[in-house]
Amino acid sequence: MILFDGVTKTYPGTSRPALNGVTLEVLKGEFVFLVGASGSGKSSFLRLVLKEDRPTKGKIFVLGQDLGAISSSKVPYFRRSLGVVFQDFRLLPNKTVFDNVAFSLQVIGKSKGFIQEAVPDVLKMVGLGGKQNRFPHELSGGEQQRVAIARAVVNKPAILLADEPTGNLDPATSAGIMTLLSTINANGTTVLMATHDAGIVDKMKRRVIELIGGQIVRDERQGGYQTTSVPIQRPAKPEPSFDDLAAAVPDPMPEVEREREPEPEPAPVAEAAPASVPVSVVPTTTRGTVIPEPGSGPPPGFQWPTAPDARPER
Ligand SMILES: Nc1ncnc2c1ncn2[C@@H]1O[C@H](COP(=O)(O)OP(=O)(O)OP(=O)(O)O)[C@@H](O)[C@H]1O
Repeated sequence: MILFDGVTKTYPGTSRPALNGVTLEVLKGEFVFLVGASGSGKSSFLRLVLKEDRPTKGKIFVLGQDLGAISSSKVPYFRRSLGVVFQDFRLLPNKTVFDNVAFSLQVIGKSKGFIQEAVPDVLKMVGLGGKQNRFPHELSGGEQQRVAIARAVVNKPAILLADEPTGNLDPATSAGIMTLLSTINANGTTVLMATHDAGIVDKMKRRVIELIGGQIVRDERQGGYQTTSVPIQRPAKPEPSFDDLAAAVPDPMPEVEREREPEPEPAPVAEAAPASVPVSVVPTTTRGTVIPEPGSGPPPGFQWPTAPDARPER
């Protein structure tokens, strides 16, 4: 459905790429969260899917089409298969709710009859059945986002791209928007959503792709928001159980001798996981502690922490 093959995007006048060697595939019907700190490349990724920008290196395929092979005159037609929602709604302030949604059908040449049927249907679906004659300023933020979603999906796109769609909304309103996006996804639309909202990501338990500095550092099924990148570099020290402690000291020693025990060698700090590490196979706890898969051995770059003095000094 969406395929990035070794994609790098470096903006003119910048030396550091916004996206760096990104390879990934999003399958039909998936709901994918794109997470990462500000500037990590999420919006750049979405812009590339939309063909608003072109990659500096690598290839992008969307709905089976090589975006590099689509001429500029065919781009509007290509975008009919995509819906887009933004944090700031981007409604036309002088048009009613109905007209905002209808406009997106008018520009692609849909008939009046089609519009008269489709718009009320989609407004009902997003929960705005009775508000089609209101103007955007007469709506709450959550309602404005529902209009924006209605506009994005009225033409039944195969893919919905959402760039921080809950960024301006309170938690309860955000939850309503996420329910709506889940319904749209359940009806067959693939959803790709960039977000900073940890609560939503943790609750939804969908695929999570995490970017750091333009590179994918995590691709996890049913993931949480919590980053694994720091634990991969410096895993948290597991809490020893009473039995572990007892087993580590088979013969109780006198207090004096125990104090003279040599300090264990400090463990070398593991390198950051290279971009090619299939971090999707590194499961994490909700606190981000990396746990190797049972029987699979530790992932590349993983170091079991051994030295108490590997902890940061206070
Ligand atoms: N048009 C542009 N020209 C130059 N640099 C850009 C441009 N757009 C983005 N960048 C740079 O590319 C990097 C990635 O930006 P991007 O907007 O993709 O990040 P993001 O993860 O979406 O951030 P946020 O969460 O704040 O929206 C940043 O360093 C940013 O400054």
